[in-house]
Amino acid sequence: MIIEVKNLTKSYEGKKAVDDVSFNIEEGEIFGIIGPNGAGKTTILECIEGLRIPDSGYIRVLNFNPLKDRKKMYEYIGVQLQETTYPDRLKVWEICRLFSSFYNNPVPYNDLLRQFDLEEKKNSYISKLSGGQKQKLSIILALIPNPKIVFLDELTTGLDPQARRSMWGYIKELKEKGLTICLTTHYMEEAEYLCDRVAIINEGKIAAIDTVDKLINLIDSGVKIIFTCEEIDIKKLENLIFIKKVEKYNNEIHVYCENKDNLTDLINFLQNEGIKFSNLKTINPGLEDVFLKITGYKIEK
Ligand SMILES: Nc1ncnc2c1ncn2[C@@H]1O[C@H](COP(=O)(O)OP(=O)(O)OP(=O)(O)O)[C@@H](O)[C@H]1O
Repeated sequence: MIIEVKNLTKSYEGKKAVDDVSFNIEEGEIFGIIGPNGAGKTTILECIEGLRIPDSGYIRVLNFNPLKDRKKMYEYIGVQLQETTYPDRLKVWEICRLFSSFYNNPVPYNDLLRQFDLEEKKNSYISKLSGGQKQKLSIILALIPNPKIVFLDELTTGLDPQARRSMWGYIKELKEKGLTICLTTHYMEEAEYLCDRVAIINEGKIAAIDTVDKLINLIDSGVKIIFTCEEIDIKKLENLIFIKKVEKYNNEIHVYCENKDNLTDLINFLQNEGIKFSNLKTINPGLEDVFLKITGYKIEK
């Protein structure tokens, strides 16, 4: 394992923000710390990064103690903080050069600007960058030390869906290059797409930890099938043994079934009854459902 966290606890003004959290991160994986705002994600991450002092617990990053060996550890890790303000009067290449000067063997920043398609903004003032471009810059700066591990805190918050997806592509590329990535997010679809394993944090505690697939299988919430249809007797549908629940929104019918094999059962039923339907699609449960099941409430977007 490349990161080890045991019994991490941290309080602010007597209130526990992180409560007895333990997990390991393996080399080469994308590990997600996920949960709603205020769950304790940033506190966990920043204790690992040696930026906050835990009340108790044991943390090792590449066998370094983040508090005692911080200087050495920072030769091997890259950190992107949730809120970073850069001097507006600096140009992109100037801040890249500044960051490069902190390290013995920095990655040539021009390579990183190219890798993140930010080369054309090299001479722009940071203040002129879009939100997505600023986030790209923050990850580039985190990669300058040529780290083995990179920490990303809510990297895509505030980005529009397109910029967010494009950022996902860059993060996957980093994994392919062999980096270990530890990220926090409150976007469940982001965690589903990117993470090999996730820890769901709720009120400072780990509510669940596993691969995304295993967590989804665990909740066994069945499959939702949606179709449109002009005329249908909802009662008949509700009486079918494999159907758990039916909802009707104008012409759109939402059917909750036991499992994905019930799709064939449903289609057979509709055809036998001569019911005309269209736009049929199935929706598999995701991390959002896992979160709802485990914590009892929906995560706010
Ligand atoms: N420096 C601090 N002083 C006092 N309370 C704090 C401090 N930092 C965090 N907290 C509190 O600790 C709890 C956990 O905060 P934290 O920032 O770790 O959560 P988070 O899951 O990262 O949330 P977000 O996604 O909103 O950043 C929150 O209730 C927060 O208000």
